Amino acid sequence: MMIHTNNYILNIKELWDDVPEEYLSHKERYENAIKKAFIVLKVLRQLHTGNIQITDHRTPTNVYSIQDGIFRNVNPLLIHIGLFWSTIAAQASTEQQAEWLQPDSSMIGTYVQTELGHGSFIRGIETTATYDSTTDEFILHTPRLSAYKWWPGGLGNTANACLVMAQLYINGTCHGLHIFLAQIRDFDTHKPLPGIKVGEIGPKMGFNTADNGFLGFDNHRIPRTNMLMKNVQVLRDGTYVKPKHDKLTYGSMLLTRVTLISDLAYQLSKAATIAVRYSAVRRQSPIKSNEPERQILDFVSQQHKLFITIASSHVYRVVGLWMWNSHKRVTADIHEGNMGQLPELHALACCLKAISSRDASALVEQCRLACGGHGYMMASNLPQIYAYTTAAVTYEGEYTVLLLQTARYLVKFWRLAAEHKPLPQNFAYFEDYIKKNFEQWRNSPEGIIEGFKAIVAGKTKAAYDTLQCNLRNGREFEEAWNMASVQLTNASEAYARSLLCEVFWKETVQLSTKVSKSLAIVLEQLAELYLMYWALEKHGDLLLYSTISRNDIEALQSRYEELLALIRPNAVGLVDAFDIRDEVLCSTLGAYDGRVYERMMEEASKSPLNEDVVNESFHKYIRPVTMKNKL
Ligand SMILES: CCCCCCCCCC/C=C\CCC/C=C/C(=O)SCCNC(=O)CCNC(=O)[C@H](O)C(C)(C)COP(=O)(O)OP(=O)(O)OC[C@H]1O[C@@H](n2cnc3c(N)ncnc32)[C@H](O)[C@@H]1OP(=O)(O)O
Ligand SMILES: Cc1cc2nc3c(=O)[nH]c(=O)nc-3n(C[C@H](O)[C@H](O)[C@H](O)COP(=O)(O)OP(=O)(O)OC[C@H]3O[C@@H](n4cnc5c(N)ncnc54)[C@H](O)[C@@H]3O)c2cc1C
Repeated sequence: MMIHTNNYILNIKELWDDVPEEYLSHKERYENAIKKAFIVLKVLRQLHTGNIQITDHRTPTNVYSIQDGIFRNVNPLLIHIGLFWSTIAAQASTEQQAEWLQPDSSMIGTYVQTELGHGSFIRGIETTATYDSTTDEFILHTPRLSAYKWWPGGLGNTANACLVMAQLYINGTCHGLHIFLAQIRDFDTHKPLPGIKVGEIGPKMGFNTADNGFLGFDNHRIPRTNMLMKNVQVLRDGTYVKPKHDKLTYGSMLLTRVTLISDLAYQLSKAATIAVRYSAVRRQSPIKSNEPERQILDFVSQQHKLFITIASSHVYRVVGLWMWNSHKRVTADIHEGNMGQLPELHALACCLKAISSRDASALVEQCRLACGGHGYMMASNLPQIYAYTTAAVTYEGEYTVLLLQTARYLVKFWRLAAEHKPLPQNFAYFEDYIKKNFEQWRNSPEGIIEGFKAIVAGKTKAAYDTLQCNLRNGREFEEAWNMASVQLTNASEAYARSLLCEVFWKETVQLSTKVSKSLAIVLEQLAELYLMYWALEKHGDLLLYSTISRNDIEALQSRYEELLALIRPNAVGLVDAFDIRDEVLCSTLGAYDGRVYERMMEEASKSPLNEDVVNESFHKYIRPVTMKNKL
């Protein structure tokens, strides 16, 4: 059968709710979501096997983005599709993949790493996998309460299998963290297998359809061949064959951090679409007292809140793709046995994941606030987008912890620079900074990029000097590092911002040569706006570390305000160009037709509190108090 994926999925009635999901109980929400998740999975399987074929492009992306509308929250199979399959594909041997990656597999899986006691510091994970050479099995065990797995999406009720991160023990020697495939529920009855204690962790700020779960093992046995063995092996006699790089086991986190950047770009484009369209419909107060009320989008302060969101969505789209391509390149190298580029990719993924999630959640919240009171309605969909986005600051590597990973990388290069050793080209500016080869400030995108590099150098130097000072004062390295950690994270954040500015500007300039002149102008305005916005936000740092002057900052401010005015006529067009369907946006404020007030009233009429003219609570609780003395 030939289908157009959008139309096909939009026409599956069971996927679309009559009652908004906010009115459902925790349990009903999950049951509703799981019903839809399996309809979507069936479509994905049919696409995979070729039973249905598509007439439109970008199918997985289409299905992925339509999901936002279908679930309004999260697909409970997100981790099954996004992490379970991809980890097997990346880390299982060819034979294991042939056995486990069947499109009609009975396995519904999840990725089980975090424990009650340990999330960030994964070396502290306490679940053990002990090899028993007499039976050729691993024994999975949860030694104490803090070792219970806690958080994995889909673990609570949906999954019947999982990839478990556990400490591998062979003959009493611990070989560190490894990944094991474990069945946890019977495929037919779905009852937990003997030795498995599994359940759901309860309501959260968002992600409430994802049945995040807990899991404990009581000496649960799995075959030896269930350890993921592409990069590392345990042989029948218990011989341990080391991986080529001991962090290959962490590969799924690296990949998810990379894909998240693009996902966050998409969340930003949804928030921007809602807030900009609403701001074009909403009128509030005249600008001059004798004029009619103006669209709130005409207030320059409103443009300041919203246009940076549009620009940031483009930034993360561009940088997400750039990182995706880097990941592909580095993975191909690793395949050939060359691990040389892995540390750089890890350092970039850490700081970009941290900053993209932090920016995205701050900007989504800014969009919500920019919609005034109506942005606080669930029907605006902005609270849900915020709850979804802010979770990304924590999961898949907590913000500060990831920035500190990138700081390790920066400090290594600063040390080389300080010792006058050769540096790679992309860190040559460290040497310039040490030699005080400062460029004369230029009020241009290129000048701002240079200025941001000076901030990275200056902040890395400050952190490094503090670290050295702590060491000289007799602190051990880890303690000295901890004492310098505020400055280290600042350096890392600055590094991420300089990368974002440089990659976005360069890619935009390149893209501009391939599109129409009028489009190129708008794209460059957006890119310039992004750079100016952050130069102004960070003008204190620029004053500290670059050659910028007060006059330059005033000139930047004027240019920034000019850009807001230039972008204003295209603002609605720019968000329309994100091309997000109403069914996906799920927002009374952001629909394409601009019927904001009508839609708000239609949505309010769905409230169960409006079902009866007089709610029975009146008779039960209100009347006995208010009418008591009047009878
Ligand atoms: C159609 C489908 C489309 C799908 C689209 C998908 C969109 C995505 C949407 C997803 C939405 C929701 C998903 C939610 C799912 C959430 C899942 C999770 O949260 S899973 C759990 C994640 N947990 C973490 O991220 C834990 C964070 N902690 C760590 O990563 C580590 O502990 C770390 C890095 C902080 C430190 O590790 P460790 O202590 O073991 O390291 P050491 O100190 O010993 O050594 C550090 C050394 O190793 C290098 N290193 C660390 N990690 C890596 C890596 N991954 N790769 C390469 N190198 C690594 C590090 O640089 C150090 O090197 P050195 O030279 O010594 O400096
Ligand atoms: C919605 C959601 C979905 C999730 N899904 C999954 C999943 O599918 N599978 C899974 O395995 N896990 C999952 N997780 C767990 C997630 O990966 C962890 O919560 C995350 O890695 C952070 O770890 P933590 O909770 O232990 O925080 P902690 O590490 O305890 O952090 C608490 C605070 O301590 C600080 N801190 C910790 N260590 C350091 C340090 N070394 N230096 C400085 N500061 C530090 C942090 O900055 C933070 O401020 C999910 C979490 C959420 C919220």
